[in-house]
Parts: sequence; C-alpha cells; structure tokens
Amino acid sequence: MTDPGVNSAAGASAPRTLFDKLWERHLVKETPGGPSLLYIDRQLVHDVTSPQSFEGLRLSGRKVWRPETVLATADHNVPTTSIERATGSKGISDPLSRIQVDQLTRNCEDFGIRQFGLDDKRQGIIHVIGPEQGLTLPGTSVVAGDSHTSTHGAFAALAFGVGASEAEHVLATQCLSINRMKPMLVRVDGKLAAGLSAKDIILNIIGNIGTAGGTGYAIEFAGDAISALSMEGRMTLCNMAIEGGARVGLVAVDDKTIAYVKGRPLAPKGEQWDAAEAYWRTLVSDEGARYDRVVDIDAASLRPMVTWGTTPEMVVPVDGQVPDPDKESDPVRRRNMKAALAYMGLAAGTPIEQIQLDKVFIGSCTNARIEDLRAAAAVAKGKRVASNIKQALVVPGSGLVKEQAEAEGLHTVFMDAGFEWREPGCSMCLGMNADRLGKGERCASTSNRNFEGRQGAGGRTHLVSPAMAAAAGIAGHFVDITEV
Ligand SMILES: CC(C)[C@H](C(=O)O)[C@@H](O)C(=O)O
Ligand code: SF4
Repeated sequence: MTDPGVNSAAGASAPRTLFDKLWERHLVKETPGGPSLLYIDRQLVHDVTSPQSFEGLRLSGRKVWRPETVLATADHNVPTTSIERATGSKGISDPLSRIQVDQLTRNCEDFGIRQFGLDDKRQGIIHVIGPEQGLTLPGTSVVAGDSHTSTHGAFAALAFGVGASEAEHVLATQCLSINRMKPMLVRVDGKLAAGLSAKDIILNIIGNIGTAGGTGYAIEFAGDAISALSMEGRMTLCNMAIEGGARVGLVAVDDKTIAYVKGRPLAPKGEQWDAAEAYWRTLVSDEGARYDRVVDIDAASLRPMVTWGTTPEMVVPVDGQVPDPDKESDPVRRRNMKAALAYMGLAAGTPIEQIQLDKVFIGSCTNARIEDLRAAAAVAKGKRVASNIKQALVVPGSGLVKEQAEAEGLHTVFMDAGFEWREPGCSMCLGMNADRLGKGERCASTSNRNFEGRQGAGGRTHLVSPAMAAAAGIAGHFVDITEV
C-alpha cells in the first residue's frame, strides 16, 4: 500500500495511518498541546439531541451555514407499527416523544434542513440512511449528536458523535474544536467459521479490550477478516467501536467501499466521481505507519458471542457459561460482576445455551441492514418461534431496507415463522418508544448496548448477532448456530 501523497502538503513525508490522513485533511487550525479546529463536511440530525442545538441557534440569532450538508430524520421516538405510523406523529402516545418528533419537523422547516418524514420511505435510523443516501462518503468528516456516528467510519470517513452544543456549533460554522485521538490498530486475520458475522468479531474485540480499551483512540479495523466483510458488516463493526471506548472506528477504502457508494443519490457523478474515486483510493494506511496501540485477533478461533451482563464487555462464547465472580481476583470487577448477575437474574456457571428468553429483537443501527435481515431470515425460514417467546420483532433500519427485504420475500419468511414485521426506527434498541421490555423480561437483541434498563425498566438484554437472535427465537433459548 503506497500513498501517492495526494493530500500530503509535506510531499514525501513519514508513513501515515488512515486516521492521520483524514485528520490532517480536515485540519483548520492546530494548537500545540490544545484542541484542534476541524472542518466538518456532514451532519446527521435526529429527534432526541437536536432540539437543544436548534434552540441555541435561535437564542444567538444564528443560521445554519450550509444546510445542504445536513440530513435529518426522526428515529428514536417513532412508532414502528403501520397503524400508528399512518397518522404521522399523532400515532405517538407518549407526549414527550411526540413533542420531540414534531419539534424536529419545525426546526428543519425553520432552518432549511432536509428531513425525511415518517411517510418517506427514505426515513430510518440516521446511521443506516446516511450511507444509504451517499451522504456519508469516504474521506468526509461526519458528526451527529449521537455516539453511534462511529458507524460511518466503515467508509473511511472521520465520523464521531458530538454533544448538543458542539452540534450547534457545527450547524453554524461547519467547524469543531476537538482533541486529536491516537491511532489504534485492531488487526483481525484468518477466516471466520460459517455462521459468524461482524457482530461476533466486535463483541469479541470488546470482550478483549474492555469498554474503556479504546478510550482516546481512533480504532482502525484491518486484516483479511475485515477485508472479507461486506460494507454492512464493516458498519456493524464501526458502530460498536464506541462500546469499546473509541469515538472513531475506521476501515480503509477498497473496491467494496467504492462499489457501495457508486450510484447513491448524494454521491458525486461523472467527472466528479472519477476525481473523488481517485482520492478515496488513497484512504488507506501507509506501509509502516505507526499506531499507538495494536491488538491482534485470530478470526478462525472466534465463536458466536453472547453478552451475559450489563456492559458489552461482559461477553462469552455461546458454548461457554455465565462466569463466576468468586473466581475474579480484582475486587472492583468482582463487585460489578455480582451486580450484573443480580440484575440479569443469572447464576454463575449456567451454560449460556440454557438461558431461556422472553423476547427477540432484530434491529438497530448495529444490525438492521439488508444483510442482517437475510442472515436472520435464513435461520428462521420454515421454522416457528418457540412458545415461550412472547414477542419477536424484526425492525428494518430504513424504509429502503424494508422495501428491499420485501422484494426478496424476507418479510413473509419472518411472519410465517411468527416474527412481527415492523416499520423502521430505533425501536426496542432503547426504551424511548412503545417497543420495550417489561420488568424482568429477557431479550436476545441485535443492538449494541445492554446497560440496566436500556430496553425498558428492569429489562434484561443479551447482545448477539442477527443469526443468533433468530436461532434463539426459534429455540426459545440460545443455541450455537455453528452446530445447527
Ligand atoms: C439518544 C442518543 C443521544 C444516544 C446515543 O448517543 O447513542 C442513543 O442513540 C443511544 O444509542 O444510546
Ligand atoms: S438504533 Fe439504538 S444505538 Fe442506534 S441510534 Fe437508535 S438508539 Fe442509538
């Protein structure tokens, strides 16, 4: 991999990581020892965090400087049944949720921002629709008032979540003051066993480095197991970089990146495309580039992963057991493990495959893209959801994912098996809309967070891949999909 030096002002300089290239390309001003000023190309906006940003603009009498670089949609608070959706925001029974959705529409109208409304088939979770529309492009800097903005790094975009006041600043100026991160490399080599996916890779990585392992770093995922992933898989991986503590996750540009972006509504066309593609192809780390931390993972040794606790690092292979806190020597960890087991209602030593479930959720910005739905449908085809499962939801990440899935007949596969086929949104990923876990209910979920109460007060979340979630729905408990 050689860098033609297209973006290197210094010409033939030291080898650079992909992160260094992206950072330097967007640098407006660097203060030694202090934060840098970065130019931000794109912003995604959703219903939860944006009201404060727009209010700030109003109060200071500022406008959105480049509205064409911003794309908004409601995702967190939106209902996912077609009946509720038919009446727009009126179908939202929770008053706060309804206010946030209506407020987003008003703000977008007032500030001239493009919004996909609830009746627009391009609506969906912001981290699904950004890439889908070609708003997310390689080499761009992307922010949103949402931590899972790391998802967009799958396209070699410098993408990270920001707070509401930072988002406001970017709306007004396209600039952001931020400390430089340190580049970290997670190299995953070897071939994944059949049935495993990007979700198993990232859960394994987080189990390995811990939820703070990536703090202060921008993680680049590389190696032949990463090259072998589709763009959907790479998005799953980068989506959860933040769960490993890293605000930024990155994958270098290759043919798959280019093929995914080509023809997207907001992607460049004609000569502009050619120039862009030539630049994008330089967005790889140079041979010999230096990282501050390197972690190696052997893909061939990985197993399907299931979280047992209340952080994503509390994870074991499906053929393992709930760990025993008494065997943990670190007192803080021991205490946390005990608290997690108490919340999760699990006993140490229980085989993961014996954990009985109440609900299944296939969705979220981690795993609600077409490939995820295909993987889940392949497992569910011709089978029936187990009788102990009270609810099994499949929630596509966007209206376009839904349309594609329906064209492939996946919705019929799911419905015939007893899954509910819903409208796009964050849904049961977090308890902010009508899709929730009840107290003590246990769920196999393809989302990215398993904190206490995440899917509803008292709800118990186990994070898994789409194929694992579907298989758990059919069996009523976790099963090793490499053995069925
Ligand atoms: C609501 C939003 C701020 C939050 C985030 O930042 O990620 C949410 O999307 C989440 O997944 O917890
Ligand atoms: S799907 Fe979940 S993780 Fe993603 S943006 Fe929505 S709430 Fe956050």
